[in-house]
Amino acid sequence: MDEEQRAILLESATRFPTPEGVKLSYGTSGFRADASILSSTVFRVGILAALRSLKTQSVIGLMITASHNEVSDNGIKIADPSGGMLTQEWEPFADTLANAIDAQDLVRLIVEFAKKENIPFGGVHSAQVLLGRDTRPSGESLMEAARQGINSIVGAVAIDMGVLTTPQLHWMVRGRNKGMKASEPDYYEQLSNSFGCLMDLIPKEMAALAMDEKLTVDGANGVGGEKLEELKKLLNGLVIQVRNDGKEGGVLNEGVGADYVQKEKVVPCSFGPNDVGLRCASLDGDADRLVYFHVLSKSNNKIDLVDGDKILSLFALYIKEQLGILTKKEDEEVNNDYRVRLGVVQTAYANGASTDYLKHLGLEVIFTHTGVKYLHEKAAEYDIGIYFEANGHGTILFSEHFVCWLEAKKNELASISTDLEMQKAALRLLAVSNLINQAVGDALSGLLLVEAILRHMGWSIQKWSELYQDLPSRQLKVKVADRTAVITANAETVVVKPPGLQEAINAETAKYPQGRSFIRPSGTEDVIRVYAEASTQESADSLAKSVAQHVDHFLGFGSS
Ligand SMILES: CC(=O)N[C@H]1[C@@H](OP(=O)(O)O)O[C@H](CO)[C@@H](O)[C@@H]1O
Ligand SMILES: [Mg+2]
Repeated sequence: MDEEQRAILLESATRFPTPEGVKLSYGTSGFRADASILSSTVFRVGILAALRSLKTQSVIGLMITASHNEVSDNGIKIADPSGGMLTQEWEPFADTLANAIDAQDLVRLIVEFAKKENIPFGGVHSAQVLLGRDTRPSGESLMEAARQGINSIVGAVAIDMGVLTTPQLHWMVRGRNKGMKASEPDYYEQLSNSFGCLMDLIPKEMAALAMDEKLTVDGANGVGGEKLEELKKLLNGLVIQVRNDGKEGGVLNEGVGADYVQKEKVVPCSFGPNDVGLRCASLDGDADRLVYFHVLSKSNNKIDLVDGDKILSLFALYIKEQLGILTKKEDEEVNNDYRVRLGVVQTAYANGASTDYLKHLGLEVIFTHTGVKYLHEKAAEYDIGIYFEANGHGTILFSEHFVCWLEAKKNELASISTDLEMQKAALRLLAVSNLINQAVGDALSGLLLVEAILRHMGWSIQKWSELYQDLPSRQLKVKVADRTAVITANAETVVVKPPGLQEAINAETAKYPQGRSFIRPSGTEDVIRVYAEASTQESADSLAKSVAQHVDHFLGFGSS
């Protein structure tokens, strides 16, 4: 690093001192904390993003959001050149940078890291970082901190894309690196066009059914609502009403949004008894999660939740059906020697009934650690990899090889085969690969795919919900002295440390029919999460409670 670069870094870093006594870590989904203590972290992540761009010689993304957290929080995460999450190899360095004690320490760490990673300084190569933020009031000043971080690396350019959903930013990073058109209008155009394709390919008998065209969406008082207002103008055959769009004074994520709806299983604000029977969906604060629901009765606020597991099941069913048509053996004219690898990825939080359902469909179901970075990585190993967390974050990945095969197949079918059904199946799968965000889980593209598939199947939300019945479940959080004391194995389903705790969980679980319970330290909050499932809600509640008591006994503040 030359003297000029060093001087710029030292000078700018001095403007962003770290707050006293704060230690942050790049968790399941970047850094998150109360917004008031984040500017130095965001500034430093700006530097890191510029370094990542120099290293990869590609466009990198930086998103300022704290997703479903309360409005006073904020956060920051990096999108890698593929549009996916920052490579896990760089996470420890992100932690080290964020926690450097002062400007000198910071510069020393950067020099060390750049040497190890062979990162060229001095403006020989240029770096480009796309910046996006959600609607949080703290976003604007944090954006400025990120910009200053990026600009303190010579040759790095920050491009402010303004207010975006998280998946829009990831989509843009992926698109730019592939040399595609990747502006916000391009995003809306691609989604609405591929949705239009799928709608045009709906079987005639289904298209003739009188289906409810209206979808009512809870925008979590965040960015998703306003972006959906844009998108819906371009859609035919679907009428979207957005509530909780943040314009009527509602607070971001307060009593609204996908996280609230999924965890509490009650209607969000501004939904109620008059909505019985309506098909409703809920986005989270940065629109990368999606759940559906319908209001059950006029007399209370309970809902029937259609969560990420059921969205996954709907997608899996549809994809499997289309693949079945496309690769059926009867058509002699068409060469069918390619075995398409379809994989479904879940975490331990997936409802057991969903896993049973998917396995009964004959699908390969794989489990990974919690956090989309793990699910995404696994799904990318397949020709088509479908992943979802129960909370509604997920997407469908199509390998490049498979998309090429599909294109070729479509052309082959158009020229030699008279089988219209096979042609349509190829066209549908191609449309899905264009509709569903290939970079990261995206509530807006997921919502359009759900809508198209429901129409294809001729299903109401009630019919969809009846695919299988969720096992009753309960999630609890336990505050402990040190959550890192818990070490797990087998995709987080077994506690290895502290010794004895897993045996205690096993003994509790054995008391309940269809009982299942596990614990793990959260990567986004300072808690241990407890999950329990059993044949009745009372049993699930009671199992969760007794496991939480064991956690408290082994790890609580009294135990250290
Ligand atoms: C049980 C649960 O919902 N955990 C969430 C939550 O992670 P934790 O590590 O459990 O705090 O936030 C992550 C980021 O949004 C999300 O990927 C994950 O699924
Ligand atoms: Mg989110």
